[in-house]
Amino acid sequence: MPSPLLELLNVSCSVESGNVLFDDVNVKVYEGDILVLQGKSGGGKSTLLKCIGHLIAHDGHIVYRGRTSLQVGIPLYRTKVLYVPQRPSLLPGNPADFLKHILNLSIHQAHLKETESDYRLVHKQAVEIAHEWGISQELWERNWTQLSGGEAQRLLLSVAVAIDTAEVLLLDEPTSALDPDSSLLVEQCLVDRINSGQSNLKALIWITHSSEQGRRIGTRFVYMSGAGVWCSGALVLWMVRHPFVTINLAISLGDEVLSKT
Ligand SMILES: Nc1ncnc2c1ncn2[C@@H]1O[C@H](COP(=O)(O)OP(=O)(O)OP(=O)(O)O)[C@@H](O)[C@H]1O
Repeated sequence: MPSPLLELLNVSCSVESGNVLFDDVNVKVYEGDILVLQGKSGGGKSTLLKCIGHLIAHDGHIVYRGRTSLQVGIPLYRTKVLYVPQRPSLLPGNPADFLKHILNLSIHQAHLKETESDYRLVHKQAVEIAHEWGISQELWERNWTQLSGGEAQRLLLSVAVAIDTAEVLLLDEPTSALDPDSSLLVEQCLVDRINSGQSNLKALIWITHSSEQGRRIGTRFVYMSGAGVWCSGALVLWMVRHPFVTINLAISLGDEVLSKT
């Protein structure tokens, strides 16, 4: 059995009121996995994704290639396990500025050889990826506030894919603002990148409210009900209040759990 690329060990998170959102989450993600994260609104999916991205405080450990995120170093870890928000609603400027800003961060500078030519290469790749998804070049110079939700979503995702630092992308409803055809284009491109071996990308953790999309792309599944977390595939299972009931249910129902969401 290969070693997991990413492993969550007893990850727990509480909100400010002290309420436990999820407790003792244990999940393994292997190269080639597309882990689909589903469940009711408010069930804690985005919060779990942000914990995995080391963007909010949590208990437990996240192990990336055998080392905890703290051992890897959080800035470097965040480039390897990269959170992509649903929408870039608060970003200033335009997508081209944003890409330049990302590449100017010291964590990226350390890996770039010739800053200007690397910027041009990454920019070219981002433009090509976004173009495949139906985004014309002039939109790169348009202010984020003047882009549609679906345009902004594809531009942000194309930046995350083009910088190609991440082995795991954490995708928070990445196609929620897209029409079905555009959504399929994005899905296919990401699945191809995982399978082709031509980029650094090795796995995705993908939140979706669409059962159809989940079935199309998923290799493993996690369902967050708000009262606990059910997994299928060869994943470890747990629940906040009734661990044994949940394990038995999940083993007997497997992926059927997902078809009822
Ligand atoms: N900083 C916070 N302080 C207090 N409560 C919070 C905080 N962040 C999230 N919550 C609450 O935690 C719960 C889980 O939120 P989260 O965004 O993770 O859910 P979700 O499953 O992603 O929902 P959706 O499917 O609607 O996007 C919600 O009830 C939310 O209101």
